[in-house]
Amino acid sequence: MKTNSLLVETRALSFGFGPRPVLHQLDLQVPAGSIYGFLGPNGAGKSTTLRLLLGLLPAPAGTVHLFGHELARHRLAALGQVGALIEMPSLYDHLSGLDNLEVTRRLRGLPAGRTADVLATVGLTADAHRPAREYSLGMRQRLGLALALLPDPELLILDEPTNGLDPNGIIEMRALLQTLQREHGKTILLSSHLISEIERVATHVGVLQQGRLAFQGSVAELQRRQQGHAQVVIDTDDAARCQLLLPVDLGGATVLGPGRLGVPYQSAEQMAYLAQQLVLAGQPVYALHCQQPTLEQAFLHLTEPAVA
Ligand SMILES: Nc1ncnc2c1ncn2[C@@H]1O[C@H](COP(=O)(O)OP(=O)(O)OP(=O)(O)O)[C@@H](O)[C@H]1O
Repeated sequence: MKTNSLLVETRALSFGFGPRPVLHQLDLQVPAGSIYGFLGPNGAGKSTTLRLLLGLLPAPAGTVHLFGHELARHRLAALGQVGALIEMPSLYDHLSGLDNLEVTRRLRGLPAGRTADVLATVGLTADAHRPAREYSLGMRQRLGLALALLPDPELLILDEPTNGLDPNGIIEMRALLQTLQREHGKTILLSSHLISEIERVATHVGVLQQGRLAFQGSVAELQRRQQGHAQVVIDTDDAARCQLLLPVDLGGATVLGPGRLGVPYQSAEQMAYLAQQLVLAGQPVYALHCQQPTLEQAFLHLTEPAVA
């Protein structure tokens, strides 16, 4: 497979529940080998999109291609290499983790060795013989992932896989996703409403805002896009006083704390001029640096409701 090929590609994908539009003209592009973080606030339409990709909702407007196959016309070919975890996995609580997997493996006619393989992959070998009802939420999610991995799909589609997990469970899931991408060569499309969960694992990001793609690209591109929002942070004695002293053409200063002032970054010369002006006015400058917005700020900026 070409390294730059797209495993998921939608064109002008639009969808509504009844008369209510939910998704507008989405052009999603998930590159092979990526961990694509599909981000958006609650209700933005992430789950709806993922369901459409799996053919679980009535046919939408626009097209969905998976592995180059159009879903509406070649459903089996399109979905043949896709594993998914969309809601809480439906498990047989009275059966062990191993037997839960065995039921599905036999139904699908998969080789006997797959069960042990996927149990090892998701780190459940030691708990394989315990009934699923004794599993923690994190273990249930990992067992759900093991079920999705049984046929060894190339692409995993996961809807909020860390939802409801405790911090340990989140760390384990994050590590597992990275292992699946790096060591098993999987491409992973996962949704989340939390940038903090995505930023450590994702290589690519799509940001959905009220059913529209507000951004799509690599994580590095998202950060670059936000450089216009960098600010100069100045540590001084009396930030409120300094705010009044600074010439307005330096950009509106904001008081970040009693001794900390923020000014929208313009240039290196502006930074030098800021320091000079404060010192000339008799104010101490203990530190002055340019602060790039965090990915979290970038995400919040993209998902702020538009001001009418
Ligand atoms: N079966 C349905 N019938 C009618 N409206 C629905 C249905 N499912 C979802 N919606 C609506 O579609 C919109 C998008 O929902 P969706 O679940 O896709 O959002 P989301 O981004 O996944 O958010 P969340 O993280 O809260 O699940 C919401 O306004 C939701 O109320």
